[in-house]
Amino acid sequence: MASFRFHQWLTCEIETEDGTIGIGNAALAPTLVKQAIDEWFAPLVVGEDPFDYAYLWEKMYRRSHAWGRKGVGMTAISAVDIAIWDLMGKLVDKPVFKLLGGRTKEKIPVYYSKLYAGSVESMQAEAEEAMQHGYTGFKTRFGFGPKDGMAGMRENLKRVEALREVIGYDKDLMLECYMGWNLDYAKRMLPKLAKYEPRWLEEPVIADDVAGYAELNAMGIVPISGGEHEYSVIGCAELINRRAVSVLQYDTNRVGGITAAQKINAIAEAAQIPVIPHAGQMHNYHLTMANINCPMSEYFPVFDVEVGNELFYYIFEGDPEAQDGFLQLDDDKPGLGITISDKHLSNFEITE
Ligand SMILES: O=C(O)C(=O)C[C@@H](O)CO
Ligand SMILES: [Mg+2]
Repeated sequence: MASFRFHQWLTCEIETEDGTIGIGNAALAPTLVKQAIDEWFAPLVVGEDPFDYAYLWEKMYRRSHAWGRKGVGMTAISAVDIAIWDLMGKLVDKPVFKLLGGRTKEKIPVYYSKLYAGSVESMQAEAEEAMQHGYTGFKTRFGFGPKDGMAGMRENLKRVEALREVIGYDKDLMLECYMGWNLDYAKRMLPKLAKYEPRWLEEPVIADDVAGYAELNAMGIVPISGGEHEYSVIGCAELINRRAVSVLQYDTNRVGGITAAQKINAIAEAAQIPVIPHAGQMHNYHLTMANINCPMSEYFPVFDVEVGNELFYYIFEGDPEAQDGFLQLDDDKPGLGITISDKHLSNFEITE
């Protein structure tokens, strides 16, 4: 996998005759997704009733099925569907989570998600700093994989051990591979990682290797998580039914929007597989709030733009900041509760 960067974002607006505007978004391949929406999906939904959202989802899904079931097509459907749900919330003056299942948590527990691979000292310092903010879960990224051989394995293990030295063993430590390993390497690493009691090992293999996921998860050494690069209800149902993951992590702005995510939540709950959506962003927080089977949220701390996960904070206003390891949603903010910010517009090259 090349280096990980998200430095573009798509926003999608749907306006009703009375001037109410619903806002959707997508982070994957924004320029391609924009073209798909402008040329293919917008004409399918303009003039329709947003409250017919299940029909509209199926219409977009079936009219693009030949090319859009995964990747750019489903990401475009996700952005449009999120805008529809934001719109519906605004039209009935309710937050989206109140349309899904309501408040299942007094506040949402979050895990700190950054700790990109760097020097042992820098990662320990970052973890120390994060600890001061009350987080009880921490996700780190591996920096070494199959091409780095045994020496790379040692470097990976050294950093996991160093983080455990800082956070101890009473807090969750999640390990992120971002599809950078393969089945052979992951099978060799799992027994070496076990003693550090990871909460999960994330995306150890490429998204298409569902058999590999299932084999690693069946080893029962470390819970395997994934799903942020899976698309549609049926795509996620396969991960669930094949027990390919112990934690499902779809991203609502990829998997098919809120309409698809809520159906997936029901299937995951029936299988008793927890759902912890990828990305600390509003479209995911509402699903976590509304579902008992979503125990916590990922949280990208607010930082200067580096990798791009944090870009959301510079595009939108309204995303809650974590306090002492929790975040809160507002019962009185209709829709998703975010607006497009004009604070940083000059830093962006806008394509309408
Ligand atoms: O946050 C995650 O789970 C991601 O996969 C995105 C990126 O941070 C790479 O780790
Ligand atoms: Mg991930």
